[in-house]
Amino acid sequence: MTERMIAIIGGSGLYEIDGLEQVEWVEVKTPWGKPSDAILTGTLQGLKLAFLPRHGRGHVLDPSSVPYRANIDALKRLGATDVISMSACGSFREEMAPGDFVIVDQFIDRTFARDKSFFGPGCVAHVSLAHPTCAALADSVAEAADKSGATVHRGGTYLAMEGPQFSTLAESNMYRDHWGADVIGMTNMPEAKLAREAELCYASVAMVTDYDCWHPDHDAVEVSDIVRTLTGNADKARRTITHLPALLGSGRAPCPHGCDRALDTAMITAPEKRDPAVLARLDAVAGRVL
Ligand SMILES: CSC[C@H]1O[C@H](OP(=O)(O)O)[C@H](O)[C@@H]1O
Ligand SMILES: Nc1ncnc2[nH]cnc12
Repeated sequence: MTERMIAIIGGSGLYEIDGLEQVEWVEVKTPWGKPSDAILTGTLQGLKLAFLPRHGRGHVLDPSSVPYRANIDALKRLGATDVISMSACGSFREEMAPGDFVIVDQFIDRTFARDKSFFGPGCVAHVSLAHPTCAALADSVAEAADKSGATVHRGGTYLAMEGPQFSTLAESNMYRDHWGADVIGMTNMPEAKLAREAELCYASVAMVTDYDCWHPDHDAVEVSDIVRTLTGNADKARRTITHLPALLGSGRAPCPHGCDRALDTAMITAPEKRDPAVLARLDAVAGRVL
């Protein structure tokens, strides 16, 4: 058993959490630049926890400017073993209503203006993303969300768009009718990809704020509507977090799905051809296999 540390990445409306003991905001330096903000660390009922506001406190970063690599590196560097994203999203399904939580298990990545990998020239790796979230972590998160009083949908496909503008009606209809997406947001990619490369278990709670623009009985989404729903969602998110220690425990066995060993079969650059400068940047993320 190793010690577990849960990292929560808080999205729109979730900029801090309470109830932690031994609290400290920590500035973490990474080879990928500065994370979105300082990271709140502490313990919750004996479980080590870190919290990072994805857009920074006060929501200063747009989805394309979030330093995804620095964020994941910083969390890994602090000792995180599991990452839980809590994000606002639009819904493509009548039954996934504003206020509901969707425990995402698949993604369609339509983002194009972001750095998507820690690897590249000098050290190439290809991890599997067939199952981009950790089913074991997601089970516990779903149970915690259920206990928070939220209506929880287990499983769903999250369409990650570049933004910052919301979708056109044609895009919304295409994602919903032809691509099989259930919810839409702007941030879970490349975050989930990077978490896998960093061998971190990743689960995502997509908290529905709106019906995007496809729904004939609802107006097209506006930020003011989202913000109204966000407050209630953030309260349920905070309650969800308080149920995690009892469900997850402070010790951690190897991940049954292999998230913590994702790089075992991924490295392809011959050891003698690896660039030492590139390897130095990978110390936290891939130090286990380098
Ligand atoms: C404030 S609406 C659009 C914004 O909200 C979501 O952010 P996050 O995923 O960090 O909660 C969505 O992805 C957009 O970035
Ligand atoms: N409809 C929507 N599209 C993209 N991101 C969102 N975040 C919240 N609602 C959204």
